[in-house]
Amino acid sequence: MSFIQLKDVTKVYDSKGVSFTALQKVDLTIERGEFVSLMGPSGSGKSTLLTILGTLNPPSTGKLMIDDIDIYQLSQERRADFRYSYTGFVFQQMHLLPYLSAIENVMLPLSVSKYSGKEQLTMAEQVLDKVGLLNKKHRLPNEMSGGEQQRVAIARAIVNNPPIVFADEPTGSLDTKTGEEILELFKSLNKQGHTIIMVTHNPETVEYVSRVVVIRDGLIESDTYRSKGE
Ligand SMILES: Nc1ncnc2c1ncn2[C@@H]1O[C@H](COP(=O)(O)OP(=O)(O)OP(=O)(O)O)[C@@H](O)[C@H]1O
Repeated sequence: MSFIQLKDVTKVYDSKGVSFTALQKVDLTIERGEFVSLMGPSGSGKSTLLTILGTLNPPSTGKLMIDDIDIYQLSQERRADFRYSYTGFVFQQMHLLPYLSAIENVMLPLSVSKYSGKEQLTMAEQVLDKVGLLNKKHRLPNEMSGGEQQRVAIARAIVNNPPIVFADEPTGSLDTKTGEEILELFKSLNKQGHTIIMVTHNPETVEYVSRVVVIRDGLIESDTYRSKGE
C-alpha cells in the first residue's frame, strides 16, 4: 500500500451560483521519502491539490488515503488530530506571530501537546538548531531577515516531527540566494526522512526535488522523476 494515494479526485467550487471544476479525476500516488514539487500555470489547481493532500479541503468526489486511512471519512475532530500528528505546513507569507520571539513561535503548535513545558522548550531548541537559528531564538520576527523568518516557520512546521511537510510557494517572497538556501534546507529535511510536497512557480526548485508534477487545467499534465541528489 502506498503512503499517500489520491484516487479519482474531482473538486468543484461553487461561487455565487457558478460552479468551477478545479481538479478533474486526479490520481496521484506518493511514497514515503519523496520530495515532490507541484508546478503549473496560475489557476491550474496546484493549491487545491495541495490543500486536499494536506487534509484541509474535502474533494467533491474521490478519496485520499494516507497510511491506509481514508482521510475524508474521518470526523472533523479526528481529521484535525491526524493533521496534527502527520503534517506540517509552510507558506509564502510565514504567518509568524509578530509579538512572539522565534522560539515562542516554534513552540506554538506544542501548546496543545502532551509534552511538558521543559520538553517543549527542548524540542523547539532542537529544530531551531536544525534550521541554524538557535543563536537568534529570542529575536522577534521583525528583527530577522525574510529568509530567517522562513526558517523559523519551517522549524515550527517540523517541531512535532511530522512525516509529511507541505509547502505553498515557500520561496515566493525571497530573493534568489535566500530562496536557494531555503530549498537546501528542505532538501536536508527530506534526507532526514520527511516527505515533502511543495507548490511552486520557482523553476530552480526542479534542481532540488525528486519528482515534478505539472498541473494544467485541473489535470496532471506530466509527472517526472528525477534521480535523487541530482
Ligand atoms: N474557494 C474557491 N471558490 C471558487 N473558486 C476557487 C476557490 N479556490 C480556488 N478556486 C478556483 O479554482 C482554480 C484553481 O485554483 P488554485 O488556487 O488551486 O490554483 P493554483 O494553481 O494554485 O493558482 P496560483 O498559482 O495562482 O496560486 C482557479 O480558477 C480558482 O479561481
